Amino acid sequence: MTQSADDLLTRTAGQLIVSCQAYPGEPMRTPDTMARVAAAAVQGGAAAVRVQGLDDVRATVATVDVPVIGLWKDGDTGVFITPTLRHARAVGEAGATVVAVDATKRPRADGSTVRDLVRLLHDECGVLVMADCDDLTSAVEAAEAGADLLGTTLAGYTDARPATQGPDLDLLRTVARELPGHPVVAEGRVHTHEHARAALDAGAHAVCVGTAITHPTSLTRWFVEAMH
Ligand SMILES: CC(=O)N[C@H](C=O)[C@@H](O)[C@H](O)[C@H](O)COP(=O)(O)O
Repeated sequence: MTQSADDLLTRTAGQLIVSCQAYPGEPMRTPDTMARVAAAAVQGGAAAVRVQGLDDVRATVATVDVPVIGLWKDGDTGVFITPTLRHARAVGEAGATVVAVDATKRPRADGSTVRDLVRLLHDECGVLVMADCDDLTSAVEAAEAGADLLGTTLAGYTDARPATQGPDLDLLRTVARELPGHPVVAEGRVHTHEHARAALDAGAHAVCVGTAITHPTSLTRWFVEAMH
């Protein structure tokens, strides 16, 4: 789905985005399964979905009628969310409406910058960009580069900030205050209804929930641990 930034922002303002991801070796890690999970989330009211991997992006785009935020995780250390221009182009070509990229200031394997990624995705692929940030500095850089959505996705997953219990509300508040006009999605550790509400109150444009909706292994483990 090709979409203007204005359309995307109108559709997602104050809404829930659901991240549908299964990890290597997990039973639900098939594109068809993730597309069905995404469709179930849309039935429940998700305004957009976020999916990982080229096959999952293709399968989900063919299944749901809401914007698909696509990413390609390559590895699990350092910069691994859509880490290079090659990865970004491939996610765009797979049909994502928005491509999510690591927007931290850590060096990328191909030497590209967030500005290079945004330019490629906007000018060559004609898709929108979500910048997965880890602190205010990376959010400022991504906003200046022209990212359409900022996300707190990587806050607590790099050296920039400690991991909070629940979403990083301080970072959300700071980004919303310092970068008015640059919508920021609360993503990462939104585990309860209260977290989602607090994120909106802190200035989030939208809230993205993954694990607490779409990852049954973690949900089961949370119950099991609470019982022991
Ligand atoms: C740090 C990282 O790799 N985050 C990933 C980004 O796509 C996903 O593994 C998360 O599930 C997603 O951000 C949603 O967050 P949560 O599952 O906490 O609701």
